[in-house]
This record gives sequence, structure tokens and C-alpha cells, in this order.
Amino acid sequence: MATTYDLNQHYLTHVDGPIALETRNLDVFYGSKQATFNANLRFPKNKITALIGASGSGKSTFLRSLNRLNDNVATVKGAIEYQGLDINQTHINVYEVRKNIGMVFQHPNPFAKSIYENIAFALRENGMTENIDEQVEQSLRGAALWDEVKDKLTYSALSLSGGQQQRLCIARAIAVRPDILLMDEPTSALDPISSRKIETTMQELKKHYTIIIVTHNMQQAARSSDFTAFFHMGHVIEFNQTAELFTNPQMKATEDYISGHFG
Ligand SMILES: Nc1ncnc2c1ncn2[C@@H]1O[C@H](COP(=O)(O)OP(=O)(O)OP(=O)(O)O)[C@@H](O)[C@H]1O
Repeated sequence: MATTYDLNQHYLTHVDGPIALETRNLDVFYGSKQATFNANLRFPKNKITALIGASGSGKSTFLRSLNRLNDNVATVKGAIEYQGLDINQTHINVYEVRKNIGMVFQHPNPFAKSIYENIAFALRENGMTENIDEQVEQSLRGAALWDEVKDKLTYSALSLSGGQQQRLCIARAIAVRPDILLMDEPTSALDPISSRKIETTMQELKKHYTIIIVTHNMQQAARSSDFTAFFHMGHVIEFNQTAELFTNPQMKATEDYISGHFG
């Protein structure tokens, strides 16, 4: 088993089919401190890719760079190719990027508004003013929340449970019809039953969206994702189909991490 890594070895022999997003030589710096090194990853369309690795290995930094959320806190060098365009260029409209590449955060962050308004507001903010009722319903159905909230759409979003709030945030993210959903440890603040509901929802969502998820939960990565990238000290050192990476890791550091020897 390898103990040293070749930065390009993960550069994807394992992906067939269309690619939704690709990074090339992505470096991220917080001041003079580099957090992500030369990340080259391709994210297959309509698949779930899990980003795993020890705390501080650069997963969130990488994820947040993908829809330009790091613009004000870090320097991101390299290319992020989306629909034939490098969206990491300064002239690119970041609001447009975030409309196409949505984010669901670790802690549910609904607006202090009604359940209905959480979605309707997001729609209006993005200039989508037609058939709001229908779109609210569709988004809530997409996030597997409709049946639980259809009779209380005017209730405050804050009256929902944590798991329901997170599904509302997913509904809000998909309301504006992104292509790609970034999820940063979306279930880490939730109980196991709510977490499993989100995982089940993700399997439905991937029919329409490409999902990239940061998770510390190895069982979640193993059962939910199609592909997995392993981050180690800011480097992506292994990428493969999830089943392969978990059963036959090529790198010692990957094996140590997934078997709980460190991290
Ligand atoms: N806003 C910031 N300013 C300065 N350094 C940061 C900032 N955010 C993250 N870092 C540093 O960048 C490195 C990578 O952090 P990052 O949060 O991306 O790792 P991670 O793998 O997502 O960790 P975790 O699993 O704990 O969330 C760490 O050394 C961290 O301290």
C-alpha cells in the first residue's frame, strides 16, 4: 500500500459519463497559510460525491470555494469549471454562481419567517415571481417535507424540529433550481432518524441534482455516496467509487482514516 502520494493519481480514471463540475489545481490560502493544495477533482453529474478526511484537512475550505463563498475570507487560485466556464474568474457574477450551485450548511438556518415565506422569499429574491404556490409545494415535496407541513405553511419555520428545519433549508436551496447542491455536514446537528431522512432525501435529489457532501460520518459516506474523495492535510490523496475506496483503499492514510486509526 502506498504511503506517499502522487498529486495527480486521483485525477480520475474512475469517472465515466458527464461531469457537472471540475476543479483544476485549486489552491486556497488564508493569508499566508495554505489550506488546500492543488485539488483536481471532477464531480460526476447526478451523483453524490462525499468529501471525507480528518478535522482541518481542508474539506469545508474546498467545498466553500466551489460556489465562491470564500471570496471574502480566502484567496482561491486555480480553475473551477462549470458549464464550460471557469467560474473562479473575478468578473464572474457570484450571485449567478450561487443560484446554480446552492449550499446547505451544517446548522439549519431558516429565516425567521413562515415555512411558506422561507421558500417564497428565496424565489422572489432570485426574480422568480410566477406560480409561487406551486413552486413552494414542489420544493417542499423535493425535500420530502410537504406531507409534514402542508397544513401549517403559515407557521414559523422556527417551530419545526431541527431535522425538519434542515429539510426546509434543502427545499429553499432547490427552489431556485440549482444544478449542484453543496452540503457541509448537513446532518451533524441532527438525531439519527432525522439524519437518515436527509440521506433518503438525497437519493431522490440526485435524480435532479449533483450533490457534493462533506461528512465526518463514515457510514453515511459509505451508504449514501457514489464517489468519495479523501482529504489529507489539505491534499486530495485518493478519489474513487465509494464502494471501492472503502473496501480497497490505495493509500495507507485513507485506510487509517476509514478504519478509525486516526482523525
Ligand atoms: N476563516 C479561516 N481563517 C483562517 N484559517 C482557516 C479559516 N477556515 C479554516 N481555516 C484553516 O484551514 C484549514 C482547513 O480547515 P477546514 O475547515 O477547511 O477543514 P475541514 O477538513 O473542513 O475541518 P472540519 O472537518 O473540522 O470542519 C485548518 O487549518 C483551519 O484552521
